Amino acid sequence: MIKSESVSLKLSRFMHITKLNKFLIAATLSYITIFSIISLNSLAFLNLGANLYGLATDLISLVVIMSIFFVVQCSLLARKAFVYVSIGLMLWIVGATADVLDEVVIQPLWVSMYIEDLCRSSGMVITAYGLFKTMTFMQKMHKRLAQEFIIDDLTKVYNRRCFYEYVDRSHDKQYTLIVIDIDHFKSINDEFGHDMGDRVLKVFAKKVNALFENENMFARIGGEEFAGYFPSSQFENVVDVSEQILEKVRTINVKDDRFLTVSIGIAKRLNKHEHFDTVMKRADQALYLAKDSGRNQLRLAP
Ligand SMILES: Nc1nc2c(ncn2[C@@H]2O[C@H](COP(=O)(O)OP(=O)(O)OP(=O)(O)O)[C@@H](O)[C@H]2O)c(=O)[nH]1
Repeated sequence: MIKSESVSLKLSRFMHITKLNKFLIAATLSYITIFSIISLNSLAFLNLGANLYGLATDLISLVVIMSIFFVVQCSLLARKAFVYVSIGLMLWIVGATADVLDEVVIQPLWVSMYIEDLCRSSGMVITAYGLFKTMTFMQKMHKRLAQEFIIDDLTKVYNRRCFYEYVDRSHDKQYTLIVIDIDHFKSINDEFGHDMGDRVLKVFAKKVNALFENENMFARIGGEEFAGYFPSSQFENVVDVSEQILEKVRTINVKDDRFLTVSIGIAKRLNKHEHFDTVMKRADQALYLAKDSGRNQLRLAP
């Protein structure tokens, strides 16, 4: 398959494109050749010396449009955009070919009206519409990729990358981090299957995410590990929210009266020099304390 990350006029690209693209390029070149031969053989010649300037500029236009057409055939465009741009450029090339030849031979009026003017103008409009479609498609793709870059695929909450960047860029000197880990999640997978495990993760993330508001942030940072960020203005709130998380999670029924529980570690940044990784490590240590103390509880890092 042809690489789409660069735009190039290299003729070697022709070897790697689809049959349809090859056919369209060949058909367009054949049209230019056949139309030129017929015109040059059947129509009366003009004084070439007087039209040299017009011939040169029209030829340059034709070569430029043909090159753009070649690049389009070698690129991966969205289907609709490709169809409109290809048809538009082909019509434009038909008009531009007649434009070149009317500097060399005396064309009948219908050729200059229908082939030259009409094809060129409609070709320009259709190409412009195709470009508009291309831009719309690119904007949609950009939005989708930007979302995928920061959102976790399964749970639809923020992902690890987004969380780390958000906290690392925080100007808050004394934020608090919490790390939440689902208890005995492996046994949920083992007893009820991986799909059930996924469903539990989704329900859990949705319920807990609803408890995070304003500048607080909730994210999935690992398989069954989640984290929360609270700015210093929310510090009073952290233990409260963490207790609400414990409560809410206990209402999630995995199956057959088996309810979910989590353990939570909480760490407040000690001073503005403490690095994010260190705060995270302390929250992790508090989490292990909660696990060691029997799970289904929270622990504060010293
Ligand atoms: N269904 C599902 N399982 C996952 C996913 N990511 C990780 N896991 C599983 O999560 C389990 C985590 O297991 P452990 O790290 O042993 O932890 P645990 O069983 O929760 O035990 P404790 O944390 O000690 O309470 C592993 O079995 C992983 O396969 C996921 O996206 N979907």
